Amino acid sequence: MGASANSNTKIVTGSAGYVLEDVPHLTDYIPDLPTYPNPLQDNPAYSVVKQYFVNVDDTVAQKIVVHKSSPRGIHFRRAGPRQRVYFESDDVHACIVTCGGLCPGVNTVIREIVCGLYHMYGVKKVLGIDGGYKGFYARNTVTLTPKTVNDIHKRGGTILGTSRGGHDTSKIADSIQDRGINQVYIIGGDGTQKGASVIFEEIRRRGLKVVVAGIPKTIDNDIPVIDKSFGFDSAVEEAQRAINAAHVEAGSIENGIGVVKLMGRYSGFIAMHATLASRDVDCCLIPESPFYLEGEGGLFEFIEKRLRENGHMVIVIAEGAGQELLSESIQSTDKEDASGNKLLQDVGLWISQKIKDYFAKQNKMAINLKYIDPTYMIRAIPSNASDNVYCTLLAQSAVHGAMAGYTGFTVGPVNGRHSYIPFYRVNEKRNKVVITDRMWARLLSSTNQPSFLSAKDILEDKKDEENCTELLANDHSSDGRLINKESNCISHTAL
Ligand SMILES: Nc1ncnc2c1ncn2[C@@H]1O[C@H](COP(=O)(O)OP(=O)(O)OP(=O)(O)O)[C@@H](O)[C@H]1O
Ligand SMILES: O=P(O)(O)OC[C@H]1O[C@](O)(CO)[C@@H](O)[C@@H]1O
Ligand SMILES: [Mg+2]
Repeated sequence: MGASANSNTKIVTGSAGYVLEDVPHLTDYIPDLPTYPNPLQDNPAYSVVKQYFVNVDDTVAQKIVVHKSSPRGIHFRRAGPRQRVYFESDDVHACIVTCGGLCPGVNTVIREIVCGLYHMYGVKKVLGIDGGYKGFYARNTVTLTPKTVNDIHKRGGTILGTSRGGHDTSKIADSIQDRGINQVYIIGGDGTQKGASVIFEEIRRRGLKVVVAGIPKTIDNDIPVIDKSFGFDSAVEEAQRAINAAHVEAGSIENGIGVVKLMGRYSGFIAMHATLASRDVDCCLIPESPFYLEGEGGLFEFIEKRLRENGHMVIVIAEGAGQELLSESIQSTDKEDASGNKLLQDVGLWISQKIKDYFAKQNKMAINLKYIDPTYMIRAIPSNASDNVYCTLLAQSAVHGAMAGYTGFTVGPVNGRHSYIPFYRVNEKRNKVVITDRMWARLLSSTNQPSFLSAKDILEDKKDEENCTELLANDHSSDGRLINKESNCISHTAL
């Protein structure tokens, strides 16, 4: 197992520092493939649309805030239907697989891939792979039709089942080849996209006319480059219910403290956005912002102050926050799940106990703490209306890209425009909350919690940020791959 670096990056440069980081195409390794007119041109729903087909040269800028003299920077190929396609409808044999943890909207993406293939391109053969990557070689498949997927967007989870681990590249490629599959749609998070990249490399090595398209799924919103991942809004909305409950509980009793644990293994986006949306949260703790408990400027001091001022408070904590503190006080187990992700200790339980112990020992005030853990509840729901629309665009963009012969790509919005992004771009790092960014400052000014940063920390973080902002300058590495220094520090002010 292990994602290999994409060896054949396609970089196109233009004047004024324009750079296109293109995605692979079937014709890169299978020359002289025939093309066909896009069946959409005869579709009554689309024939009235002025300029329905995307211009072949359309690209989307990664950086939209630019200065007079700055280079134009990296661009990605714009997603959407092309005038010519590389598959005849009757020849397409597509499959869909879902991997990793659940996320609101997975069923909507499945539905819209199936319906998009059927209704836009007249494709009738779509298979569902049961139970994630291992399903390719260890399970039966399910036939998917618009009828069988008609209502699935109203349900949480994934009708195909999912799993962690079990990525055996050659067995998966054998299964694709043996079944005669020629379009593979892979829905999943960072691990899944790495797996998709390796499958694509193997398919290309075998010279198969098979397209591999990734649809990024992660409730943690930790996939880089794209504006935001689907299901994130739904999860943040659902988290409000838990925060409301914590607030009601805490507010109804003397010195009430509500602690809510939310998902976010390495990235605290759900906690940050749920806090900002709610305005009932007094303190939000995320993995990117280390905190400490005791002494001046510490969490205990803040809790005490808030209880004296308001009589109650709500703390939101992301599951990956404070893990370093936890491993100091509880023996770390270093256990991993089947995909190799570290299994985290329950920080919500731990911090609740620590707070209780502190107030009991100090004998300062009697507190009433209620711990709410809605982690799985926020990701097991169906997607909300706006996520449903977003999922539809993602699915349709993936289908258009596959029909047009693009492969080895992840689809997603970049500055609001759906784009085809090469796998290596989404696999090279993880999207994180930048705590010296304006969004985190907004949160701090809304909660008035301590930043837990020393002056030295702030200086160091600012320096990192400055390095990042210089960056409109892009370099090429010795292997010809473009390095965008800026993308080492993705921030999500735009979110
Ligand atoms: N580096 C890798 N190379 C190949 N396959 C991988 C790699 N990392 C993970 N996978 C496979 O991808 C699948 C999903 O990975 P993982 O369980 O980490 O979830 P994920 O896609 O990151 O989703 P999430 O983190 O949002 O739950 C698993 O089947 C795993 O074996
Ligand atoms: O318990 P599971 O299914 O492995 O999933 C838990 C993990 O999944 C995630 O939601 C990512 O999908 C993380 O936030 C969380 O740690
Ligand atoms: Mg992951």
